[in-house]
Amino acid sequence: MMDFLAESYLWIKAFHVISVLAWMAGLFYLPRLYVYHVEQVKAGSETDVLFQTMERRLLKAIMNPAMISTWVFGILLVGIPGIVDWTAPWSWAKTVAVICMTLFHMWLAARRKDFVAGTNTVSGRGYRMMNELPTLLMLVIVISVIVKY
Ligand code: HEM
Repeated sequence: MMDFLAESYLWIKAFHVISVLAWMAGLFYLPRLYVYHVEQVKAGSETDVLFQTMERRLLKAIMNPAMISTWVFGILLVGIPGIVDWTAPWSWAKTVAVICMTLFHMWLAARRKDFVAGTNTVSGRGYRMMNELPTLLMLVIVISVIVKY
């Protein structure tokens, strides 16, 4: 099993990065949709229903599967001997940032349910600010895995 994983290292890494791209696209776009949803859309209108549909499909059809496959391929990479040096700070920086990214995903999923229930309390400005978080986390993660300080 270990031999198979080690031989497939580059393939696993390729699918890890492909999954990351799909996940990140959603993490950048969903809070943008929320900004327009809060600022431009009247609750109960046809546009409200349209936004809810776009948000549900983005989360369920793209972001959830992409997050799961990022984790699955990432954990497979961690399982290959010699790939992650747990004595180096970069591996811990990436781990913490990836956990924060996952919590951010869950926070967005919970806010989607608020829109469906008509109980959203976060302002457009709040969503704009939260929109910066995945960018900051991405900087930490990519610099960690590439520079490996
Ligand atoms: C979700 C949990 C994740 C785990 C367990 C994980 C784990 C890993 C591991 C072990 C590697 C191999 C490092 C190496 O080959 O030296 C890797 C590569 C990589 N990861 Fe992740 N990762 C995760 C999420 C992410 C996220 C969210 C991003 C980007 C925002 C990301 C970006 C990358 C990149 C760009 C590489 C390739 C680095 C290179 O080839 O030099 N990963 N990941």
